[in-house]
Amino acid sequence: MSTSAGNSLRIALCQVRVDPDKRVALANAQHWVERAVQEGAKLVVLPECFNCPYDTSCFPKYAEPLPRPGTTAAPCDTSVSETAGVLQKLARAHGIYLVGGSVPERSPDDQRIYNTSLTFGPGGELLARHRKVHLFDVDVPGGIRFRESDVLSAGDSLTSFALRDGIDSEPNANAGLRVGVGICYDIRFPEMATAMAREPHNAKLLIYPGAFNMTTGPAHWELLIRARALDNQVFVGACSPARDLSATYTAYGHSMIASPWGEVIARTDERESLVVADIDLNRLEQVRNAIPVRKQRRPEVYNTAQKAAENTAT
Ligand SMILES: NC(=O)CC(=O)C(=O)O
Repeated sequence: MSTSAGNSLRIALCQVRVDPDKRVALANAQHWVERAVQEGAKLVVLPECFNCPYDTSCFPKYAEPLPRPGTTAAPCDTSVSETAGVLQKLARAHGIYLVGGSVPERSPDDQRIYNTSLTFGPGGELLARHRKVHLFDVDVPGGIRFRESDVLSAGDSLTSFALRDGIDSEPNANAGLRVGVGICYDIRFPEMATAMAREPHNAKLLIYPGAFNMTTGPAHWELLIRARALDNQVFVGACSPARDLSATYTAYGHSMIASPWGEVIARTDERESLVVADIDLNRLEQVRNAIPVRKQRRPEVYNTAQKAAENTAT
């Protein structure tokens, strides 16, 4: 099965159940990544907090020191980070790009805890590390109250990586395709997605491991995914854990992939499952040519500080 042929790339979101036993959760993630590989996926995604319950009381207990990009052409030290070792082995064994959801990270530098996503490439190289930039601190009356900042620190940079040539020794038609990574609440910040979709990142696919809940999921999950895809004319894939009614935080599920036209091209329900789609970059170019908003922007009008100064002067 040709899966990175022409201008198309097969991606899979693994909507896995998160077991409170980290070893079981890792083994389950492995099982679903292998199923995605059997479906021909070249870029595979896990959800937010796939090795740990999404619960602030668990983050310090589950946190691991994680490697930094540029430091792990060599095998990850599994005695330091079991999770990084599992992700790296999977990416290398199957020659895939693996966006390893997110996991609690304890920084060896300052002992702070972050909500962090690691991406490994087909050779097992660590391509990217994204620390959740916007922490999920909300209080919706009658709905959900959550304060990540009670235990987590926020990241302070954007993250993207580029696909390389030579997956499975086939020439990779998508070499150079840039993929931006955000985590869950990050999707609510349109400026962040737009920054990833513009130079110098120029990402054409945005991936969000995420875990919306039973209040915000039905209200906003699909809307945000489609909006970020449409307003930036990019593909967006958002990968949730499967719903688990016995967990302290109930994830909404409904992982999905939206196209640059703003339509959902693949989705699932709340159960443990895979979402697979072929990302067609010709389609992206068609949409951008048909409705060229990226070229028609008028930032000089939107610059409110400058405008206010001009209006005050006249
Ligand atoms: N869990 C999150 O980070 C975000 C979320 O659930 C929401 O924005 O809603």
